Amino acid sequence: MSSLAVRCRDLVKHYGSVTALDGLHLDVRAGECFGVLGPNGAGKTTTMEIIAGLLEADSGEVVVLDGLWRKDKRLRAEVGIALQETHLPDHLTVRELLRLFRSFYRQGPSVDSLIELLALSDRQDALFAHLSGGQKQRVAVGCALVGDPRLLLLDEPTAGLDPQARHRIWEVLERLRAQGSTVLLSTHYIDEAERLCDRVAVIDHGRVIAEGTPAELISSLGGTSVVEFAIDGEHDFAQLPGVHSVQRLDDGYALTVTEVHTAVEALFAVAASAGFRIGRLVTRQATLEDVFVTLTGRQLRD
Ligand SMILES: Nc1ncnc2c1ncn2[C@@H]1O[C@H](COP(=O)(O)OP(=O)(O)OP(=O)(O)O)[C@@H](O)[C@H]1O
Repeated sequence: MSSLAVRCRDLVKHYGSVTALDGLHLDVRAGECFGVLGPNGAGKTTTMEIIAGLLEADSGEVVVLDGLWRKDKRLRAEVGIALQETHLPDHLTVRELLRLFRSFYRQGPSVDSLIELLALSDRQDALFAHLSGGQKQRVAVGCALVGDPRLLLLDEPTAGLDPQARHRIWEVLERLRAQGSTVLLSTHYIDEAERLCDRVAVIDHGRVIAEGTPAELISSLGGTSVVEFAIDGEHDFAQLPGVHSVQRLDDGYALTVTEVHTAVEALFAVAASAGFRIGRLVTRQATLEDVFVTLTGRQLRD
């Protein structure tokens, strides 16, 4: 097997007049957790469904685990898939569901070990209908793992979940990552991509606009800190020492800077000489959100 688990080239997909994918390239290496990060409508689900073999691209090439979907049906047993919404029989318990799905495969983890991995021991005898959204999503991930897949595809695995439920899913994914599993997940959560993914492709309007490790993407901003402040009116802050980029906010600006103290000192000096007042001021670490805003001029999350 090559070191690539997924290779997509020039994927194009239209839905009527809507261009969902516009020449998308993606390389997922074996053993990594790769994130497709983008805002609503960027083309994440379309990408995942094409890679999962559930949807056909208008043009372009997809190679999964060295095979071509249409030519090698055996590949389907080697890929575990959990899409955004999983409809499972409501009247089966967690254990029964996992046992049923596990019975479709010759090899794979035991139901007990899956229940343990998913941290569902105390809910194993509960009906699927009686689970919380986060517990249902963990069962869906478990059903994707029953055949011990060489590639796990997860489309927005924590969309719509509360923070605690998201963290439970993250714990499962961190354990899979530690085992060296190959995971491709889509998300519109910055913190999810930063925390879980070895590498990330930032997509917008059906194209990859940046790719790299979260640290590489953030350092591509030039500075790794952000100074945000409120002021009245417009001013030019691009020339302040150590400022790499300037974002306009509703009530002020966000400056990406190398050294917070140098930038803040210079900012107050400019304010004093130009006679404007600085309101709310916060400093923070730069995130993938800043990368997205710098590249597109828009927020990742509307
Ligand atoms: N079945 C469909 N028919 C028509 N348009 C579609 C269909 N599925 C997706 N689209 C459109 O294609 C574009 C990409 O959609 P897609 O669902 O792939 O994006 P996404 O990044 O997964 O968004 P979200 O985060 O909201 O799920 C969007 O403009 C969407 O409205």
